[in-house]
Amino acid sequence: MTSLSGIVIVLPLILVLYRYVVHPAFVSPLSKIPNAHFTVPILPLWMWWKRRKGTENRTIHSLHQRHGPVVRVGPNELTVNSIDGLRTIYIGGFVKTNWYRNLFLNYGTDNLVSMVDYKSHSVQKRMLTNVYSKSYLQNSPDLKTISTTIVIDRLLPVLDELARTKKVVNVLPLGQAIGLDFTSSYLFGLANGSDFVRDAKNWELWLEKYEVFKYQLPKDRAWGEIEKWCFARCEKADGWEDSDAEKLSPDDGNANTMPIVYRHLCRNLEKSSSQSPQKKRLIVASEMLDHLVAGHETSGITFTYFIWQISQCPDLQIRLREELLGLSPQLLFAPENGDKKGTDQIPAPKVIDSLPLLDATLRETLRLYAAAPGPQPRVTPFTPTTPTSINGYGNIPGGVKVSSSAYTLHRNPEIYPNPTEWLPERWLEPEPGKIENMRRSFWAFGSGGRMCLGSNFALQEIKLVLAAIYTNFTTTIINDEGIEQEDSYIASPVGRKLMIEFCRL
Ligand code: HEM
Repeated sequence: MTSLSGIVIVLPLILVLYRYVVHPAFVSPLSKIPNAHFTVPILPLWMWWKRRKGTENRTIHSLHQRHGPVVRVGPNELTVNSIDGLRTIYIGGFVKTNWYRNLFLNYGTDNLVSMVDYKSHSVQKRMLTNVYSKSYLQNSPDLKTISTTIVIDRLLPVLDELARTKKVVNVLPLGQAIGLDFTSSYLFGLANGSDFVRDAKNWELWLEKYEVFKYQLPKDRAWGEIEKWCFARCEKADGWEDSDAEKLSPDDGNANTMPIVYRHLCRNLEKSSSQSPQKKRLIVASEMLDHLVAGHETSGITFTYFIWQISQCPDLQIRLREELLGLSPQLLFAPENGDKKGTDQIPAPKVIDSLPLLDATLRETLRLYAAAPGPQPRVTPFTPTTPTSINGYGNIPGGVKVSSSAYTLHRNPEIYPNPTEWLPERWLEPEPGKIENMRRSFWAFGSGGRMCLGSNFALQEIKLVLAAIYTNFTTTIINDEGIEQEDSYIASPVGRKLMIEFCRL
């Protein structure tokens, strides 16, 4: 009797010990992978603590420097940073973790960023890919009108006024306003989009609300001010009739454009989805808000670090201007030509896109200051016949969390020599045989089926804006206190500011 009750107590203990200590630490295929810390095979606390302290990106980077391309950071979690890893995980289409759904759901409804399920995601992404493709964006008359209005009619006069009055400006919120004005106008039509570039006061109020929204859980922010703001714009865009297209006259100074993305998604949902009309409205609204959120902060961060770096290199500003003056038409701002309206004031996006120095400086900014530098988590699939293998570590079971991060990929010294230095030249004159791997490791927009939907849109917008700025102005840093980047998923400057003086050329 005594020995039987002994067995009843000891056997489960042995099984628990084997399941939670011996197997993960010594038997599992993951036990062959270097550990971040001696506790990680049995406890997830070590990495959890780094995340809580806000040092996740830097910790992961130093782990890879010490242990190589694959490191175990929890009983069931790996960090992977290599071209092989990107191919396997992201091109291989491993699904997202629930982390995305827990953070990015809008109106209690899924969108492209939050979706975990592979099939629903690819159906919805296909509905939008066309209007975000490079060729569509480069040839869209609507986007041309939007670009001319925002850059020529709004931004350049604002900057000119700042330059004339020698007023210093914080370029982070200004860059975010540019991002939101561009994105909202493309989603909902110019008349329904925001005009925060010219309305700094209301922009400040919007950003205050957004700072709250950003840290709330989806259930707490549902139908709060930001969600209502976006929904109101959806309702306005709903009023768009096809016959309105005939009334578009970009040359009369009151340009409007079609609600391109809104209309496109509504139509595609009408054709292919059996959901109720109310549900479809929520799907569209959730998707629109997703683009607004994804587009404005990232663009603002990119503008800020570009301006910060190039402001420290007056020679580079001169070289960039020389390149920009070769554009036709030139983006020269001439307030005396205030009556000159129309979309013939900006060069073709394709031509701006092919400027080598502008491209190299922007790419280098996105490398060293990726706006979304943190881990992008995915889960290994349950495929017993072909278990996952990454960088020589085989038999990785299904259900393991695996992530890569731009922060680390972009700091690999074998691929980007002197990785912590901002060197646009590396893209212009790459070391022989290096450019392929530099491009493959460039991960500012992710890769594979979940790659950024708006990457072409963002690049087209940012290049045009920078071209317009550096054709007409030089920039000087007045105060860059707190410019170091946060250690977070979307990483703004810690001090949330970069104070710049614009000077007319
Ligand atoms: C500099 C600007 C931008 C940067 C650095 C950026 C970066 C990223 C990154 C890294 C991802 C991948 C996340 C992952 O793998 O899980 C992503 C996804 C996404 N981005 Fe962007 N983004 C930018 C601008 C935009 C803009 C302007 C839009 C829309 C207008 C946009 C819409 C999206 C969407 C919808 C996704 C989710 C795609 C999917 O899961 O299929 N982004 N972005």
